[in-house]
Formats: sequence, C-alpha cells, structure tokens
Amino acid sequence: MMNSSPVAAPPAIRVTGLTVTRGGNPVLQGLSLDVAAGSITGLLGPSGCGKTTLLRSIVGVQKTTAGRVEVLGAEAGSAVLRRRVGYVTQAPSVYGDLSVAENLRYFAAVLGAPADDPARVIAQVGLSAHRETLTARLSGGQRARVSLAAALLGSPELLVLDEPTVGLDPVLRQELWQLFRQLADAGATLLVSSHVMDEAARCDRLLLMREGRLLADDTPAELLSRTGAADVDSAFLALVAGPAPAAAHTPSAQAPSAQVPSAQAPSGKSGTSS
Ligand SMILES: Nc1ncnc2c1ncn2[C@@H]1O[C@H](COP(=O)(O)OP(=O)(O)OP(=O)(O)O)[C@@H](O)[C@H]1O
Repeated sequence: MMNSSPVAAPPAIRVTGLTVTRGGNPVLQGLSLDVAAGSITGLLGPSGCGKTTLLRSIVGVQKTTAGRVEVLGAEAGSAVLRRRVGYVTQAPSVYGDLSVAENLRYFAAVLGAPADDPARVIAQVGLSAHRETLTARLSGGQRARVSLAAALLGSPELLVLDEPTVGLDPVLRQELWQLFRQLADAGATLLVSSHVMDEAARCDRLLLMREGRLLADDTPAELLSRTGAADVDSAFLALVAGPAPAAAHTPSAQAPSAQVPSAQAPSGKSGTSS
C-alpha cells in the first residue's frame, strides 16, 4: 500500500548543537534549529544576543567550537554553496568609488552571474534612478540597498540578511519586505535578522534569541497565542520572565553533507574568524 502521508521537504538550514566562543566568551550555547525552504524566517533578539554570530556560522565565516551547520544539504561554507547563498552584512560592503551599476557589474563578473543581472537587481532594490551615481554619494539606506542588490545577483536560493532594513524609512522598509515576500514566493529561503520586533509579523516563522540561546521557534501567531501577548515585543518579555526558555527542538533527521568552506559575500571577504 502507498503511504499517503506527505514527505517533509528537507530544511534549507539545519543547525545542530552549535556552540561558538568569541573572545573567550560563550556566544552561542548548543543551538539547534531548522529553517524551512521557501520561507521567510525572522531572527530576533536584543543587541549582543548572538544573531550575527549565528548568521556568520550559517554562511561559513565563523569559527565554531562544537556542533554542525548544514545549508542546502551541504556543510556551511562549502565551495558548492558559493553561488547558492547570498549574504548581506550589517555594514554595506560595496565600493564607494564605483557607481551603483559599476559595483553590480563587478560583483556579477566575480560571481559569473548573467550579464543582465545587474540591471535586474538594481531595479529590484529601487535604485534604477541612481544607477550611475557614485556609491559614496548615496545615503546610508541607499548604500545598504546596493549591498542587498549584490547579494541578489545570480538569484541565490538562500539569502542571509543581517538587519537589512536598519536606517530605512517606513516606505522603503515596506517595499523591501514586499521584495522579500516575492523572493520567497518564487522559492527562495530568507533568514532575516532584526531587532525591530514589529517586522516579526511579516515573517513566516520567528526565532527569538537571548544570550546565545533560542527562546522560541514559532510562527508569529503561535508565539502570540502561546504567550498570550498582544505583540512580539510583549511575547519576548513574557518569555524572558517565564520559568524556563522553550527547549530548542532537536532535528530528527540528518540531511546529506558535503565539503570545504567559503560563502558568497559581496565584499569578497572570506575565511573564518573568531
Ligand atoms: N570579534 C569579536 N570578538 C569577541 N567577541 C565578540 C566579537 N564580535 C562579537 N562579539 C560578542 O559576541 C556576542 C554576540 O555578538 P553578535 O554580534 O552576534 O550579536 P547580535 O545579536 O548580532 O547584536 P546586534 O543586534 O547588536 O548586531 C556579543 O556579546 C559580542 O560582544
């Protein structure tokens, strides 16, 4: 007889027992989580809780002490992931002395992305009117969008975005979240960190972190109903005040693994560091 139960798609990211120490301090403490493919997952938590460190571990540029990080079925940082993962760091990593279009043409050439990709990604981030402007003359928010555009080159399957909406006005934030949704609808997986809790409602799933541990891994609706809170800010406070953090779930199956480190980073930064 055929088994009619649906087969769960493998997660885009699987983190198992991840421990990271930076400057002698434990920053991530045995973190386990899955990120579903084709969805937007928000990574939320107060400044210093370890969000960037987790994202760096996922793109393979962070030295880890223990545990395992698998991305799209390969070991985080594997060479095979170079064109499949886009990463936007908090600091825009583009050249100030090149125009927007020159930056994008340069990164497209480095990545071997299609020749018409620069124009596509410039339009996606709403910078077509500034394509010939020197990047150093752009506002902070515009520069951040050039960085985002670079990460969109080659249409990566996974986008890891570290606080992509910081410093943007509400209209631009809304437009970027619409873009994130379009990308997820087209099948991409997005992991987006933020400490703006009101962005949480735009995500399919939320990972709430505190002091290197996972406080919650829920949909926005589950998080609110579980805590009885009216918004994510209050839910976070309720969880902090609660008796014990929700246990981080342990993934039940292992995805296939692969080899060697290095991830697509617009700045061309590579290698791991503490
Ligand atoms: N290069 C480093 N050396 C030593 N400790 C570090 C280093 N970078 C970060 N840390 C420490 O690691 C911890 C987590 O930092 P991380 O940048 O991951 O936090 P975050 O949640 O992303 O914060 P924010 O929201 O402010 O960006 C912090 O306590 C920070 O002081």
